[in-house]
Parts: sequence; C-alpha cells; structure tokens
Amino acid sequence: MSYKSPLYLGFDLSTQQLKTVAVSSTLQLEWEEAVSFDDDLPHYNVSKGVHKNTEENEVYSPVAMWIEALDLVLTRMKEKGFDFSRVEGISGAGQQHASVFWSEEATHAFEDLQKEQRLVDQLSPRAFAHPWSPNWQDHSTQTECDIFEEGVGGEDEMARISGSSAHHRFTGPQILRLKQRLPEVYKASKRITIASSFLTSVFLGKIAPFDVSDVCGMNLWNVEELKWDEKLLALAAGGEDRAEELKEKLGLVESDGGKCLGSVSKYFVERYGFPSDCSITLFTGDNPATILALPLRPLDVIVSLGTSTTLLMSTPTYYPSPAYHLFDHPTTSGLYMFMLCYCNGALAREHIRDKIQSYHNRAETGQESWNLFNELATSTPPLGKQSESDPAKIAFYFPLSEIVPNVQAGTWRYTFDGKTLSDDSSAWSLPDDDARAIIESQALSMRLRAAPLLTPCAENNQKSQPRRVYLVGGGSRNPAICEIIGQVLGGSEGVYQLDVGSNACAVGAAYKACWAVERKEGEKFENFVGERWDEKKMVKRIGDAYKEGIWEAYGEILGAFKEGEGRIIAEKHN
Ligand SMILES: Nc1ncnc2c1ncn2[C@@H]1O[C@H](COP(=O)(O)OP(=O)(O)O)[C@@H](O)[C@H]1O
Ligand SMILES: O=C(CO)[C@@H](O)[C@H](O)COP(=O)(O)O
Repeated sequence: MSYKSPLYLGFDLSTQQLKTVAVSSTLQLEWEEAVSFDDDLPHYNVSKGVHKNTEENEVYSPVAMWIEALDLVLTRMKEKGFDFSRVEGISGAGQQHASVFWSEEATHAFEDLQKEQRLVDQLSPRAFAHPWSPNWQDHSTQTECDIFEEGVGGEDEMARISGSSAHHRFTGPQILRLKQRLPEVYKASKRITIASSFLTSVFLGKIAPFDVSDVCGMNLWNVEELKWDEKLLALAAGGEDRAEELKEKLGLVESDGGKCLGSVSKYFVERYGFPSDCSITLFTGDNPATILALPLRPLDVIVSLGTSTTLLMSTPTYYPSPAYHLFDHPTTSGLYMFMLCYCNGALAREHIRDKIQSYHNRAETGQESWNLFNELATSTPPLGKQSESDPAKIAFYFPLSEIVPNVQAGTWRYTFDGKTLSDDSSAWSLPDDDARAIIESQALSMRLRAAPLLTPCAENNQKSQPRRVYLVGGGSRNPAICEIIGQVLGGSEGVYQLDVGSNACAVGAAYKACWAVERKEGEKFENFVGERWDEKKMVKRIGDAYKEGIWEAYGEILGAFKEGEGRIIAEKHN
C-alpha cells in the first residue's frame, strides 16, 4: 500500500459561511472549501447568515442550516476528489457565544445515523429542543445583563470573575432570557452547547465538552480559577436551587486544548471515507482559533476583519476590565487572550461603500465594488485634514447597536479644531469623506482600548504601540483598509497579511488538530507551530504601519474621540 501523507482539517462555522481548510504536517495549506449560507442555502431565507427580529433586538440562525452546510461542504470536497482517507485529525472553530439546545433524543439520533441520508434530515427533526441559535449580534438581553451585574456587585466584579462585563451576546444572559421566555424549551433541553462544541459533537456523534477558551464567552466561567462560577450559574438558572440543573445541562469543560476526544463518528467514515481512527480534537471559538494561526508574540496584535471586527493579543497577565475581554488561552495554560469585539465591522464598511457607489452611479460588483471606496480612503489625508489648520474629522458609524461602546444604532459626525469638539458637520464632504473616516474610527477605538496592554517597554522605544499588526479575515484583502488600520495602530515592526488571510481562523483550528495528533509529550503549541512555520511563505509584510508624525497625530485626537463616544453614551441615558 502506498504511503499517504496525513492531512488535518480545520472548520470555521462563522456568521456567514462554513469554511474548511486542510493542512499537511508541515502546516502547508492543501485545500480550501466554503459554503455561503445566503448564496448556497437560500431556502433558509437568511440575510448575511442570520434572521432578525428588530422589535426585540433579536438576531439568530437556524441550527438546521449549519448541519446542512456541513454535508454540503464535505460533498463538494468529495466531488472535487479530496482524499478523506488522509485525514488524521479534525478540529475547528465556531462563532462565539451561540447556544445550541439539544433534546433528550439527541443521543439516539446520533446512534441511528444512516450514511445514505443527510445529517439535516436525520438530526433536525429529533436532536434539538430549539431550532434557533442566538447570534453574537443579538442585543435582546439588557435586562438579563443588569441582573448578572447587580447579582455579583457591578461590572468590575463581573469582569474580574468572568473576564468580561455582562454582554448581550454572552451565553449566560442568553440562557436566562430563553429560560424566562420559553420555559418549556429550557426544560426540554437535555444539554446546552455553544457553536464550537456543537460542531465537535456532530463529528464525534455524541455531546462534546466545552473548550476552555470558548467557555469564557458565556459569563459563567471563572477565568482565573478555571471552573464554573456557582454564583453566575445561579443567576443564569434563575435561582441557587436551580444552578446544579444548569450545570448538568452544560456538562464538562476540557482544559487541554490538544486532547483527542475520540474518533470521528461512523457516519463520516461511511459517507465520506474518513479513516475510522481519525481523531477529533476540541473545537474552539473563532477568535481563539485565529490566534493559533501564527506564532504570536507579546505586543503583536491580530486584527480580524470578519463580519465582526476583533483585535486579539496574547498576554500572560490577567488584568481584567469591563472595557475588553480576557479569555483563557485555547492551548497554553498561563496565557490569556485579550479581545475587543465590534459588531459594526464589515457590514458597516459595506454600508458606506454602497452609499458611495450609489452617489457616484457606480455599479461594480464583487471585489471591484471596493475600488472607489479605496481610492477615496487613500486619497483623503489623515483625519480629513487637507491643511494643518483644518479641523480634524471624527465620526462614529454604528448601523447596528454597538458592543464597544454599548450604544444604540446611529451615525455621528464631528469636527475638532484642537480645542473644541463640534457636532457641526458642515465641513464634511459627503459621502466621500466617510470612506477614510470609518476605517480611522474603527482603528482609533481599538487603539484607545488596547493601550493598557501595550504598556511602554524599553524594547519598544517607550511607545505604547504594538510590534507587528497582523490583518486577517475577509476585509484583509483590502489594501486601503490595511494601510489605514496600520497607520492608526502604528505597529513598530510593520503591518502583515497572513497568506491564508480570510481563512486564518480555520487554519488556526487545523494547526490545533495537527498539534493534538503529532505533538511530543508536553510539547507546547507555540513551540510546535514555531518549528514548522515558514514565515517567508506564510506572511507578507505589506507596509511600515508606524509613520512618524501620522501615528502621533492620531494619538493627539484620542481625547476628542473619547469625548465624542461619551456624548453618544450620554444620549443613550437621556
Ligand atoms: N476586498 C474587500 N474589501 C473589504 N471587505 C471585504 C473585501 N472582501 C471581503 N470583504 C468583507 O469580508 C467579510 C467576510 O469576511 P469573513 O472573514 O469571511 O467573515 P466571517 O468569517 O465572519 O463569515 C464580508 O462581509 C466583506 O465585507
Ligand atoms: O462575538 C464575537 C466575539 O465575541 C464575534 O467575533 C463572533 O465570534 C463572530 O465572529 P465572525 O462571524 O465575525 O467570525
């Protein structure tokens, strides 16, 4: 029999797509495949992967759509000749926070799977107590978030325990809301997982534990002590006497990110030809998986430009604050993942792009639809200042209610003359000035909030700036967006694009699968990837990022930027 070199699959169940990649033992990318929920599964009638009930601020996705997407993506690979018999390990990532409610029947539904039929036809009618999964863009749980924060004594304490203040999208507040609104669904839910452990379960053919990093997106986990927090469980369950019941529905949390949980379920062996001993390793959240796509050093930042925009760092210090999130690291104990997450990322930029296109009667589609937006963004000077004496233009674009800061939808434009922030926007040339301003605004917000973790150190010339800025996700294909984010954040060693750009998260998950199977006893993920990673092939330096004068000019505006945000927050409270 001829030797077949092993492959490792990484899945990414994100908001708009299910993607998968295959990598070799040397971490070379060998296959990429994706299913778009809107385009490939139109019968679910989702838009950008979700349904919305705007009256209630609810955003949710059909669980059946995800399962159908899984068979579809594997079928496409099979039809194109992908050799599943080479796959020795599978891992993956899920959009964070999204809960899946399993019925009592789930175990039997897994046992009864027949290779001739699709998963969706066999699992959907039996395995779930609820057909929907709340999406991370959901904003329906303000009351529940208040209950959580009041219950522990405020947002600082909440952040100290769970690594984050109470957030609308986090699973604990979402479970409480579901329990109060749909008590019969809660009762019928034998088990509750999140998107990552949901997909792990489908591959394993039984309900999987949570991963130690993704569980931090629930407001239920004590991040430093690595255990469920009893007080938070009681808050989510609606009473101390009900906390145990919830704990049973949730089940275990696995702290070894490289643990093989078992072999792939026989359904996948028989239908697609996976080897029967193909190993399933815990899936994690899409953001934790993204930091596994490269050997990230302290003071390096990753900006993920997916549907959400996130800024990610790895840090050994547990320094919690309501201003950001800290998660346990997905592979390495003693490290934490720092994260900022914005709801208004790609969709807000698309919104401005579309306005500009329509104003100028342009009809380009696909990647070309960004041409005019990019021309305007790069030809506009920083902060829209044509001359030194011009006021700076600062704006906030939140077509959706935002997470950071927690405010309602809206657009606000200001000018700043160095002393006063004015809401007179007559100096703005619209819609053209919005192109650069939206990218600057998103990047200034990240710079403002990441500053405490980028504390000055001698190695870094005493400036509170990152070393490398890595850009990943769909938006990282866009040179104008990359250039401007780089200038605002000012990485001292430059701005980099990952070769696997929009698939970084799936690639990080595939590396995790490879590490889980091939690691030597005690070998850390960072060392494993560091040794096999070929920097020259895998990243491209695309610019200097730090530009003397420009980075400082953005720094001078941060006070006014914060004031602008403060005014928007104050409006919310009026
Ligand atoms: N050239 C481009 N310029 C700007 N944004 C882009 C470009 N190409 C793709 N995108 C954005 O990437 C987004 C999808 O990114 P992706 O990382 O695949 O998202 P997710 O993983 O959340 O589904 C789209 O919403 C689109 O706005
Ligand atoms: O809510 C968060 C992180 O807290 C989001 O980052 C989700 O994890 C969804 O990510 P994408 O679909 O944008 O990849």
